[in-house]
Amino acid sequence: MEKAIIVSNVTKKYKLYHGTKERLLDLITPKSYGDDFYALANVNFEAEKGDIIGFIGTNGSGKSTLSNIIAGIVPETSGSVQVNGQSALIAVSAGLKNDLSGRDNIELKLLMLGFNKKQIKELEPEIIEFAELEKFIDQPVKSYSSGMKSRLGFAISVNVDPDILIIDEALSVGDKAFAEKSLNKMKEFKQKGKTMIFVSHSLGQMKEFCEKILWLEYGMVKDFGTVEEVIPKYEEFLKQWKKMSNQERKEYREKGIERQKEVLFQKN
Ligand SMILES: Nc1ncnc2c1ncn2[C@@H]1O[C@H](COP(=O)(O)OP(=O)(O)OP(=O)(O)O)[C@@H](O)[C@H]1O
Repeated sequence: MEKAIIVSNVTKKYKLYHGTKERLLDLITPKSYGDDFYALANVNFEAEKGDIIGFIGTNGSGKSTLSNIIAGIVPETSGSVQVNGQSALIAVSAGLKNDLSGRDNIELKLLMLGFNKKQIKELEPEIIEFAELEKFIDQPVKSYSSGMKSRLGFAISVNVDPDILIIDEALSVGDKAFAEKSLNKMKEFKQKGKTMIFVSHSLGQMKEFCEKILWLEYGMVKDFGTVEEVIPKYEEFLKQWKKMSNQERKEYREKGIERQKEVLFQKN
């Protein structure tokens, strides 16, 4: 099988500062200020060409960070990501420039993807039509609702016909009719054998659409397998999590962070 994505030992570290002073001191002095925070810790995972993989996990588990790294929007701190093909990320407002109009954003994104002027002029009407932005297309994106931004992002990304499509919560905003139209477009991509990554909190959408699931927890891979294998385990976990008291949740979190430290320590 041909590999579409190979993520090897990927770690993403953010610095958390207590205020601007600490941030500045960290920049201008040799001493290190602020706390290290690991959004991803030594993540390994591979997607075959044509795989449709859902990323699941509770809030802050690292789903968006990983999808942004695969899409090339955010750099990894260490490890490597190999992507065979052109990827496009659809997230609410991902990569959109707020001060530019919808039309200028389309042109900019296409230019950055290497399309020429003629190709851009050809694609533009299709994108505008798909986005259903009509008279708003020449207004600055900062005046758009989150649904409008998401529609624009989705319309650009699906119309550039990427080899790898990464969809981050794009279907959770906007109206039902648009979500349905988008899902149909994704099914079309599925039939064409494209590789897709789907980030969503909706397990219903995951079950309907994905074949494999990557479950992230505290920035680590908790499980990776077929939908049938992983979703029931995750549903069971959510049931337990809901039953936990605040103290139990705190202990669970502390154990998770402890595990994360072990994983990072093993690596280094
Ligand atoms: N730029 C940043 N600076 C500092 N911390 C960040 C940054 N971006 C993300 N994080 C942190 O990294 C962790 C993982 O975030 P991420 O958005 O990847 O999670 P997620 O699983 O997509 O969450 P959600 O389901 O809530 O969207 C979170 O704790 C988040 O606060």
